[in-house]
Amino acid sequence: MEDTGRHLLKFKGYYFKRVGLDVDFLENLDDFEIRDDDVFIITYPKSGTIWSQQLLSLIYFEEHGKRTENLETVDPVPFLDARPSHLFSTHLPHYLVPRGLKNKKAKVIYIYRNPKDVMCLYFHFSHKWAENEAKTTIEEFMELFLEGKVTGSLWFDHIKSWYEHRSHFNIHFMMYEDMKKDLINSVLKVCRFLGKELNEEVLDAVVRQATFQNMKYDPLANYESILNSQPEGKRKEGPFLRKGTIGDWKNHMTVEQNERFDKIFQIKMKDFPLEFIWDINEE
Ligand SMILES: Nc1ncnc2c1ncn2[C@@H]1O[C@H](COP(=O)(O)O)[C@@H](OP(=O)(O)O)[C@H]1O
Ligand SMILES: CCc1ccc(OS(=O)(=O)O)cc1
Repeated sequence: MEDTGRHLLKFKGYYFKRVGLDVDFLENLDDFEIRDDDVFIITYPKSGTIWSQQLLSLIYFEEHGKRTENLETVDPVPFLDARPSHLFSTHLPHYLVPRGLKNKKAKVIYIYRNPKDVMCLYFHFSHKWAENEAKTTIEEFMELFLEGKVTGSLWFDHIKSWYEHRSHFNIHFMMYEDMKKDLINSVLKVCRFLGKELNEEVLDAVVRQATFQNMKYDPLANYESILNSQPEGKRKEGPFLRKGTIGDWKNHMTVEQNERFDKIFQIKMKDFPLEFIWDINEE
């Protein structure tokens, strides 16, 4: 366990956020019992975690849509910790997840998003939540991001190693931008993967309740209580869900930063077969 400053801890080569980290739990994670009906959402931070948690909750629990209980969106699909249910989400790299996931019966859904948007919204989030490494400028944050000195470590390693080890898992890859462009189709694909059949009415309700407009104004989908509980002065105003668009990086990165990013991307992602959507107008 390497101490890497105020907000991060490095464990087995991977950066975790320090706050709330249970090192004993991590030490024993490999043995965590996996059941056949378990479903894991895997994301690199800022790639659509809360959105997929919302979708999974709506697909599995009708009550979540009705909001008869005052549950936060993350509650039915909690970050991997204890076992309250069979749905989990985590940012872990493939080599740290419980080995039972390799039984290929439990299901893994990997959500990814173009890394320029990930980087820019990570920068914004770092100012919204005080437990992050925050930097004043995108330029400075880009250094951290490209060195992988953030929770989640290096984006390139995360997606590449999950993809390269896909044959070890029962895994479905889903792109944030595809969800944005055609949510119904993405939900249908996920349901097929999960072996869930939703009738038309339920499908419509799931999609309606997972839209950005619906979630943005829902305090329970915005970590409002956590964000509001931060000490005065630490909090940048605004909901957790910010813009939810594709290509916002163009409003943040300079031409030089973009060129530098592209060069690194081309080297790191050479021969990587998954495509990315960088702009809302791309097909
Ligand atoms: N229903 C939805 N539709 C589109 N984007 C959504 C969404 N729910 C969450 N997101 C976006 O996912 C990002 C957060 O990712 P994560 O949950 O992995 O931290 C935020 O991006 P923005 O900052 O671009 O708004 C948030 O708006
Ligand atoms: C504000 C609460 C919150 C939500 C998600 C977090 O994790 S991560 O940035 O996705 O790693 C941290 C804090």
